[in-house]
Amino acid sequence: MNPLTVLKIGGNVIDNPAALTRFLTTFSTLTGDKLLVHGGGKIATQIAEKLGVQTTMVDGRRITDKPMLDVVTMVYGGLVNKQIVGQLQTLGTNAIGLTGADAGVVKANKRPVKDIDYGFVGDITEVDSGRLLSFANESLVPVMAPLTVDASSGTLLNTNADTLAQAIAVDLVHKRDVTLVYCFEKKGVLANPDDDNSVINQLTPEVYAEHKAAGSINKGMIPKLDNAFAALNAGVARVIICHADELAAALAGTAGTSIVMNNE
Ligand SMILES: Nc1ncnc2c1ncn2[C@@H]1O[C@H](COP(=O)(O)OP(=O)(O)O)[C@@H](O)[C@H]1O
Ligand SMILES: CC(=O)N[C@@H](CCC(=O)OP(=O)(O)O)C(=O)O
Repeated sequence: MNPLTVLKIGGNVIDNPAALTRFLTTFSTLTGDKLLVHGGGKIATQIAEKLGVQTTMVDGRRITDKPMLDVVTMVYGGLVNKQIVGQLQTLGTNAIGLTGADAGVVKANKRPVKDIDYGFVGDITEVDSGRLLSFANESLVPVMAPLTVDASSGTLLNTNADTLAQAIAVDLVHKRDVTLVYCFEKKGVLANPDDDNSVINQLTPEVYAEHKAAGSINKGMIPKLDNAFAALNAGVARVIICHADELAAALAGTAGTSIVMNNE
């Protein structure tokens, strides 16, 4: 099967214009079919504050009431997505910016209210990876904002970008040899979150469980790793977590953390 790389870039890098440009410059040099999913949670929080909309996060997920849905639609679907697409165009990559609603590529259901009402947060039900590949076949590089659509009502929904990248990668596994890369502002999954050089080269489920129990893997890294292992279990060939500045080295196997089922 032909290879395809799904990359996700996180909010702390997007919030740093120089770091984002460095990442997009490397991204644009990657050969083969590729797709970029972006976050932008940090910018959404900043702009919400300017607009007087309060941010509440529960387990790393944003409570998205109607005013917040308007903010994230503007920030993810507009500001962040179009700035990335614009930069990629100047770097020689013919990018096309999409939300899940565009060409109906990612559909979701509004998360049911149990203990917590997340509001307009979407749980993905369907990815049209065939359509995403049709863009690749036209030499277009999809750049996905973390917004999905409720197919029955047409309402946009807010979906975590790590989860979106995982769901797209998983839907592609029967068509492509898929690599999933989570890029962020640390050198990988760290054994000691205060020591930037304590990168775990290969992370197994056992080592993950130990670090989680000890508290050395915490906060946003927990949903990221749950997504990473879910992707691997569903047939994604390779899952990597790395610094946005070390993308090329991580793909060559000399930087970052490889998520594995057993130590190789
Ligand atoms: N063991 C760990 N190694 C690296 N990062 C960790 C670890 N434990 C917790 N983190 C935190 O996880 C964060 C990444 O998750 P998140 O904020 O969701 O990333 P993103 O910006 O990619 O969406 C890092 O900024 C870091 O603060
Ligand atoms: C439902 C939910 O939490 N959605 C996320 C989507 C953005 C995101 O995931 O951005 P980062 O990757 O930069 O964290 C949010 O609004 O924060």
